[in-house]
Amino acid sequence: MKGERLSSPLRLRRLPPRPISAASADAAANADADHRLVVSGGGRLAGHVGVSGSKNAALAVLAGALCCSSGAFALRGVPDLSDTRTMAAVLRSLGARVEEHGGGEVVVDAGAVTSVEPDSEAIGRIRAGFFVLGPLVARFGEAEVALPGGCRIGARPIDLYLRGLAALGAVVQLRHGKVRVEAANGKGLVGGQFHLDYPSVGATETLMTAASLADGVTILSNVAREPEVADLAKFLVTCGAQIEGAGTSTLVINGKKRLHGAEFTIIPDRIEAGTLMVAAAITRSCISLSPVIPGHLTSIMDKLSAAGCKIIQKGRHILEVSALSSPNNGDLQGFYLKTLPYPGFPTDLQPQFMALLTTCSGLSVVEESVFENRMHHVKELQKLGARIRLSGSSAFIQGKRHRSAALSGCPVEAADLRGGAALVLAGMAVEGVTEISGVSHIDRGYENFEAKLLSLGANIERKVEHQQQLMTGIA
Ligand SMILES: CC(=O)N[C@H]1[C@@H](OP(=O)(O)OP(=O)(O)OC[C@H]2O[C@@H](n3ccc(=O)[nH]c3=O)[C@H](O)[C@@H]2O)O[C@H](CO)[C@@H](O)[C@@H]1O
Ligand SMILES: C=C(OP(=O)(O)O)C(=O)O
Repeated sequence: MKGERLSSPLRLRRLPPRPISAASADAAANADADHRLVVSGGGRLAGHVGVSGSKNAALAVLAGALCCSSGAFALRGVPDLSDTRTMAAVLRSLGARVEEHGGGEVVVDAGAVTSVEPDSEAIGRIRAGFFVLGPLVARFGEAEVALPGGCRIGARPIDLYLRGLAALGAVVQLRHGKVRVEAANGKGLVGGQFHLDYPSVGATETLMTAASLADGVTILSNVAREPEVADLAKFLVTCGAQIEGAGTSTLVINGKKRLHGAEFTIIPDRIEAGTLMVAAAITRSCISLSPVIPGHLTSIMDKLSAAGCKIIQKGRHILEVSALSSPNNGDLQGFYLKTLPYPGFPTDLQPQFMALLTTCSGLSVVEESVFENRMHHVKELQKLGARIRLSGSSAFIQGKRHRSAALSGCPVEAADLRGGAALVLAGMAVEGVTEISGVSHIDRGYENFEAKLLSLGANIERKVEHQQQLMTGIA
């Protein structure tokens, strides 16, 4: 086998998975607890807020770190989220060393990997766990990975991952709910060509890492152009990979025999930044935020500006968002929004923008084109008094004036991560108290969410029911 050998007899796909770490056990316990966010709406926000490192870039880089067979290295800007802790558990279950040093620094040593079969329970909790398939099969010539979890926002198939790996010389089998992939030549993956029918983020990331260790040149076309994909490419190049075309729709990858680890800083989270920008808009406030990469936020700034918000770049990585007064008859105007792959409007901000549109004047239309079932928040926004008509993947929103008496707080339930964030934002805009359950979804992707909103002046508390305890800010 050309692929790196796991030290015999520890070809661990036959060994039981390693136990999940204490940290991830805590995270699991946390997820089981009944956390609620209690938001008292109607107030304004002010001040400056910090943006964490990108969840989706961090998850892809943590998976990509499995390509690196030499020594320990530090990743910076890794947000402390239940998803990143779960990904750390996935890596540990393979034998990698992962140390969370605080302040966003995570030290990874994937040199000691002893298994090609990650813990299935951890894989099933997040979408990005499946991304380890690429590095594992490329490095060891085989891998067996359970089907992934993540937000329930559509069927989320994995056909592109599997067809792409087959184009690199892998044989793929699906059995007992797991995907087993082996290099057909019994050695390792070989360079090849693959056209993605749809520019899938995860499939692009998985195939890019696999191709980085394949024998020869790989050309991937119609790939995802998301900044998180480009960040993963930047990380792999720092580790010795040869990748051209990151950020464009074609990647040309010249595979290397080995990659070495390297220090790397994750980009700021454009989805968290967008969520905080909506927080300013929906409460008709003025806030600033940093660090951001303004170029990643173009479609978001365009929509907020069209609504009547004023956005000023105050420094290279600082934005100020103001909705204190609007040129459009004094209030924000509704608009048409369609989610698309980058550089189009991100699906991960669709629910938050829908919450905003319920407070804007006029009729707005939101078309979700990326995922076929990402409208769970509509029913909950309707409970708050929003007038939304759903037709397939399109929502027609009859806007209301901000602080209209018709929008009022009540208990609502988050069914997924961004839908949950949308309910928090809506709760900040409506009169009265909104109690949001299903908070474990929000904790998957927002670092210190309520602490950040509190620091801006929001009235928000975390209630942990079964501990009979009311906590404010971060738990
Ligand atoms: C961990 C992570 O990075 N998650 C992000 C990633 O998810 P994820 O990588 O899962 O999203 P994809 O880009 O793959 O999905 C987009 C569309 O492609 C389809 N598809 C995907 C793969 C496949 O093999 N076949 C197929 O048909 C999906 O069903 C979906 O309709 O990108 C999404 C789109 O920006 C974001 O919402 C998620 O936050
Ligand atoms: C859909 C999301 O995440 P995941 O792909 O991890 O489910 C998200 O971040 O909004």
